[in-house]
This record gives sequence, C-alpha cells and structure tokens, in this order.
Amino acid sequence: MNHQSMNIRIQAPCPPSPSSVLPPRFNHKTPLILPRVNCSNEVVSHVVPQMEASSDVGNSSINISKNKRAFGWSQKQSLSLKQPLKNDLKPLKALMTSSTTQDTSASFVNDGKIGVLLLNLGGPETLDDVQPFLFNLFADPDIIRLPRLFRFLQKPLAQFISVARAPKSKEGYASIGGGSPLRQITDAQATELRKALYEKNVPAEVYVGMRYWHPFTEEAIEQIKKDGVNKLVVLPLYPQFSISTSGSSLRLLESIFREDEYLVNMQHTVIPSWYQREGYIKSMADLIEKELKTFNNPEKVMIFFSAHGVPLAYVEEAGDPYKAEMEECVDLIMEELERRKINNQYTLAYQSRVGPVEWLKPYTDQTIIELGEKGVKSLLAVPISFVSEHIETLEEIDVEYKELALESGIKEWGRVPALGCEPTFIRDLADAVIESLPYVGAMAVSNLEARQSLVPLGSVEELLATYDSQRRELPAPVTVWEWGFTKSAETWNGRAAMLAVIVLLFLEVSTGEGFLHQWGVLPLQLPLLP
Ligand SMILES: C=CC1=C(C)c2cc3[nH]c(cc4nc(cc5[nH]c(cc1n2)c(C)c5CCC(=O)O)C(CCC(=O)O)=C4C)c(C)c3C=C
Ligand SMILES: [Fe+2]
Repeated sequence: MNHQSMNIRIQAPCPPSPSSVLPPRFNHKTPLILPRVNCSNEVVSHVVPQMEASSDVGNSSINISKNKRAFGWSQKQSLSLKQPLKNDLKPLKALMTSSTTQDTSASFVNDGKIGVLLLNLGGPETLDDVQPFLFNLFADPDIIRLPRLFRFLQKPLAQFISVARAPKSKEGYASIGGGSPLRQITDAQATELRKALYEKNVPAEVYVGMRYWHPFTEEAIEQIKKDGVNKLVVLPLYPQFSISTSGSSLRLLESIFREDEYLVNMQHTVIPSWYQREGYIKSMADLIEKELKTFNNPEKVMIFFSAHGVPLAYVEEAGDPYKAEMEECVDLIMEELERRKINNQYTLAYQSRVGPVEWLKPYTDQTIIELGEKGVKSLLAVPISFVSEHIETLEEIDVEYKELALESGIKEWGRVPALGCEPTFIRDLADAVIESLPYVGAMAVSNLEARQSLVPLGSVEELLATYDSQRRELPAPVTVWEWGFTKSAETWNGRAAMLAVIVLLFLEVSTGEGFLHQWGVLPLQLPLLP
C-alpha cells in the first residue's frame, strides 16, 4: 500500500516513517460503552466518571496507572508503556482520560466539519433482497478467498452459492419478520450517537455505511462529500476486529479513498476495535447482571458467551486477531462481574459456521449438547460479537439453540439482548469518537509511544498495510490425507466437490451452455455493487 498516494496530512510532531505501522496484533486499548435496543429519545446526562487527568504528559506511567485504576482494568490488559512519553505528544493526554473532556473537543471541533462513519455489515430488508445480499457477501474476497488463479471465478461462484443458500436464508429471515432489523437499528444508533456528541459539545454528522446492503458504504461516502466533511472518524460497529468484518469494510473504504481526489485530501482516522473500553464492558456486565436476576437460582446459571465464528484459517494462518480479542473481551466482562460479586461459571463458543471448512471451536451447538450432558440446568446466552439484534440472535440463538438446549436437558434458558442504543454504550461510543479527534489526520505517527498508546487508532491504509503484511494466502484446511470416515476425508470430499463446481462453472461460462443456463442461474445479472 502506498502511503504517499493517500496524501495524509501529518499533525503529529514526528514525521512518518515506514516503521509507523501499528503492531501486528490489533490489540488496541480504545474505550467504549453500549446500551440496549430501545433507541429512545430520552436526554442522557453525562455520567462518565471524571478522572484525574494529569497535566504532566511527560510522566506517562503515572497517568496510565491512574487510568487503569479508574477503568478497573485488569493486569492482563495493562498498558505496556515502558518509556516516558515525550512532552510534545499532546493528543495522548486527551486520550488518557475517559471523561473525554470538553477541552479536547474544543480544540479539534472548531476547525473543520466533523463526520463519523459507522461501518456495518448490512442485511436484506425484504425476502427479495436475500439472494442479492448473499451474492454481495460471497463476492467479497475477505469472505471467500479463492486461489489467485481462480479469482476470476469469484463472482460466478458467489452467484452459485447465493442462489443455493438463498432458500435456507429466506426461511430464517421470514421467521424474524421478513427481513433484517439491522438497518433500522444502525440508523437509530447513528441518531443517538449524533445526539450524544452534540451533548458533549461536538457537533458532528453521523453516517452509516454498510458492506453488503443499503445504505452501501459508497452511498455514505457520497453523502459525506456532499456535506463537505473534512475530518472523518471511521468507526466499525464491531467490538472486536476481524478480517471478515471490519477488515473487509476498511479494505473497501481504502479502495474508495484511493480513487477519489476529495477523499485523498480528507483527514481521517479509524477506531478498529473497542471491545476493551470500560463503557462497553460495563454495559455488557449490566445486561448480564440484569438477565441473571430473572433465573430461579442466579448463581447456578452458566453464562454462555456465543460469538459469530470465522474459519479457523483466518486466525491461524492469516493472523486475524478476532479470537484473541474475543477471549480478552470475555475475560474483561467476567472480571467486571466478579467485581460485582457475581462469580458464575462461564464459557465461550462460536456460532453460525458456513461451508465445508473448519471454523473456530468450540462450536456453539456442540457445546450446548456437552453442557446438557454434564448436567448444566440453567444457561444464559450472551451474544458477544455484534451490538445489534440480527438474524443470528433472533433466529439462531432464540429459536435453534434454545430448542437444542431444552432437548439437551437444560431446563432454564435466557438470552441477553444486544446492546442496540443503550445510553451508556452510545455515550461511550461518543467518547471514543471525541478521543480520536486529535488523531484525525495525524495517524502517520512514527512515535513509538503513540503506537503503544491506549488507543488503537490508525488510518485506513496503515491498518490494512499492517494486516496485509501479516497475512499469507489462506491455506487449505487439511494437508494430509487420512483413510476412513475422517475429518480429513470429509474435507477432501468437500474440496473435490468444490473443484468440480469450479470446473463446471468455468465450462459453463466459457461455452455458454450447461445446467446453470438450463436452470436460469446463468447468464449472471452481476452489477449489484458499483
Ligand atoms: C462479528 C460478526 C460477524 C462475523 C465475524 C461474520 C463472519 C462471517 N459471516 C459469514 C457468512 C454469513 N453471514 C451472514 C450474515 C451476518 N453475519 C453477521 C456478522 C458476522 N459475520 C451479521 C451481523 C449478519 C447479518 C444478519 C442480518 O440480520 O441480516 C450471512 C447471511 C445470513 C445467513 O444466510 O446465515 C452469511 C451467509 C462468513 C462466511 C463469515 C466469515 C468468513
Ligand atoms: Fe456473518
């Protein structure tokens, strides 16, 4: 990635250097909070605890330990700032307070029009949208990665898989009311975030850019340009970073930025993940604490964190920090609960796998069965990877997993709602945005201290350069053949079938004849994305 071509304006004291990319693991210490689904219009008072912000930026260790205490951070996530900070690193001071500071905002708000771009996945709004939505999803090389030689088949394959999967997906969406609630909830979150920013004296417009359905990221960017935004904070609505979610959206954004005169000159910064923010952790703990009280014996309930899975190779071969961030997130929530004298047993599993390859384990369905076998009687499901209700909470958890749990001997079942527009959460998102403002346009910071600082901020291209440099081609899931009815055999059969499909598709596309043409799947109606 060519940093020069992005023409970032550097505000930081030190010039950019090739070593200025963020560390390989996107384990950034950014703060945030989230609340619940009822996006009301209530006016929210500012209750973020005021922290004692030292004016002595030079003595970083003192500042940081104060913050750690105030946040109640664990030893595990303590900051590794060993060297003293330089006095000229002013933005860091702002980032060290969770109260986010009217004074911080004042100095950055006045000279420019601020925009916040919320990135999300998007979902079909009607049943007719389901197949084209799935096409967009499977056409994304960050979701299905074909070997270089077969890249030209990405769209035909996406068409094939989306058509094949659409009936099952449609059933799911039909059962939750005929479409995904994602757009409505994300719009409401944007509205509440704008209000929260305004209440903190930071007037900013908030935009929603979806990856696979309306309003597409491209549409949001057009609006951002029309509105004359010149300082942009990019905030993916995924607490934990994954190549398949935030990474994919940032990659798209980077390609849009690269090709656009206006955007090349717009200052921006990115908050790549924020699962470790005090506000988010406390909001999750609040929801869990509240839901536990609905059980007959709250202390006997197994807290069951269920995260959306990703293929194992993303983590093991491509360096996706998703699993590590997820585990740390769960630890932080449990530590917060322990501080509240809630010492329940807990577990983490991964749901929603698709396709023939191995995904992150343990799988949610298998874990539920095992817990039933072990005699667990009460289970509280906690969706952990996403902050809105969506098909995988409303259908997969509430219907499929609940049924499985009851069949497996679990007697009492509960589910924590997604955060949605919980006021504490939205306020913390606003704080995260405000804390990032000093970094808008300043991300080519070569300063080691800044890169080690608590905030995982980075410009789009720097983040992606880092993650690209870590990542190799996604490998085959199994490399050795084993005889018998084994996992290996299953995988190789799957691969053989996939190869056959690819060859057939290739023949179809090149000859214009075949069973897909007979079924009307081909010729393709491709241009769903610009
Ligand atoms: C952190 C959240 C998510 C991760 C990680 C993720 C990875 C991932 N997903 C698929 C395949 C599908 N995802 C689908 C929908 C969907 N996925 C997420 C979140 C994550 N996905 C959301 C929020 C949604 C939208 C839900 C809605 O309400 O509309 C779908 C479509 C639904 C279905 O048919 O099941 C698919 C397919 C892969 C392959 C993947 C990682 C590589
Ligand atoms: Fe997904």
